[in-house]
Amino acid sequence: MAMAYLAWRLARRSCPSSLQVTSFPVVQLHMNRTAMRASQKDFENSMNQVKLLKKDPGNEVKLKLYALYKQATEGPCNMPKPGVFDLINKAKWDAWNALGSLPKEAARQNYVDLVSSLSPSLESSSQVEPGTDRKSTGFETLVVTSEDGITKIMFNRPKKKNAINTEMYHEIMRALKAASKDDSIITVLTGNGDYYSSGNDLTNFTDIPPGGVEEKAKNNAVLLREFVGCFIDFPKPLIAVVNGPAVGISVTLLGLFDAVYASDRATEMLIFGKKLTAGEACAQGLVTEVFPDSTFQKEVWTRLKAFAKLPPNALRISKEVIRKREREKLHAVNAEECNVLQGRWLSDECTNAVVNFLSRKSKL
Ligand SMILES: CCCCCCCCCC/C=C/CC(=O)SCCNC(=O)CCNC(=O)[C@H](O)C(C)(C)COP(=O)(O)OP(=O)(O)OC[C@H]1O[C@@H](n2cnc3c(N)ncnc32)[C@H](O)[C@@H]1OP(=O)(O)O
Repeated sequence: MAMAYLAWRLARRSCPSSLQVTSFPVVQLHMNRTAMRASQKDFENSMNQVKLLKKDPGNEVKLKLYALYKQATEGPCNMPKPGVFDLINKAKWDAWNALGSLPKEAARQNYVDLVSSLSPSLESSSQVEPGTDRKSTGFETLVVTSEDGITKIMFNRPKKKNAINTEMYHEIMRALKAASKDDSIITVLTGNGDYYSSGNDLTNFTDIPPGGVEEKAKNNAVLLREFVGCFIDFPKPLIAVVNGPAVGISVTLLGLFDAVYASDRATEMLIFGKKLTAGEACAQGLVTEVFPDSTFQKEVWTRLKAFAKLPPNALRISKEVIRKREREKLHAVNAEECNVLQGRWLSDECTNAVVNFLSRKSKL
């Protein structure tokens, strides 16, 4: 582990020091390309590109890069062989020595070719938001991606203001369970489009099963308890990137996140029928920090990427220590709330509110 890290650090210095030991397929492949000769400028550009590599290309490639760099700048290896216990320097020496009498120009060309073959790992540093790398399939209402140590769960019903329908409740639970076990360091929830989420999809209340409304309310209460329970028990740092207005359950859930970053466009955090600006929600402790909408995504994702480089075990353990003290209480409150809600869903007040919304007689 330490060796891999050291090799990587070395690789990211002046030229990636790589080592390759005996075989050198990439080098051999390009040795035949006599027509092409990389200039000193190409070589320097490639060295700079290596420093921008987003992903560790692996020890074998790093050793190759190291060997080619040394060969291109110093010529054949004439250093004394390091001792058998000096593992890293011996691996590097072996890689360099394996190049034999390869001319400097050929080594320079092979270095440039090797770096260019790594181009999928090279990304513009201005791209701060995790992209579609390792996109999870099988979700209808979410886009789930994992990159840079961050699993991003994005509500993806923008035309419905990311209202949470029954399918989305189930998919969020599934995505959280997967994220808790994947190799990401932090997990982020956010919304696609202009809303973070308009809360529970009010059409959830309209589909009445044969067992009638009582059975529907009971089933919903069981599911809601399980849904909120997933947030209470989530083991890694959980962060909400509130990209726009948030309503109803999407607001009340925020209390279970470890950090909540809101755009100052999130001006309609509706709780108890009252609109709260993101700034007011921050003053009340519901939001961690508010950012100007124009720089929101850039600033927040830069920060999250830095968080994702923190030691994962320390993060998990810190969260566990904090959450442990309150977990039982949170589950008890959740159970009680779901019981109360089960009754409220059968009330005339609830029916009227849903009917009013669906018939567009009133809007919040
Ligand atoms: C685990 C399984 C559990 C099952 C279910 C359990 C139930 C749990 C409930 C827990 C408690 C929840 C509290 C809540 O969250 S209650 C819901 C609170 N939210 C609302 O009341 C918001 C209602 N929406 C609005 O007021 C407005 O739409 C808006 C968000 C202010 C936006 O207004 P705007 O004029 O900009 O846009 P439109 O109204 O035209 O909306 C565009 C389309 O989106 C549809 N939409 C928006 N929000 C919802 C919603 N919450 N439910 C259903 N549909 C929604 C809207 O109808 C438009 O659709 P259309 O284009 O097809 O007409």
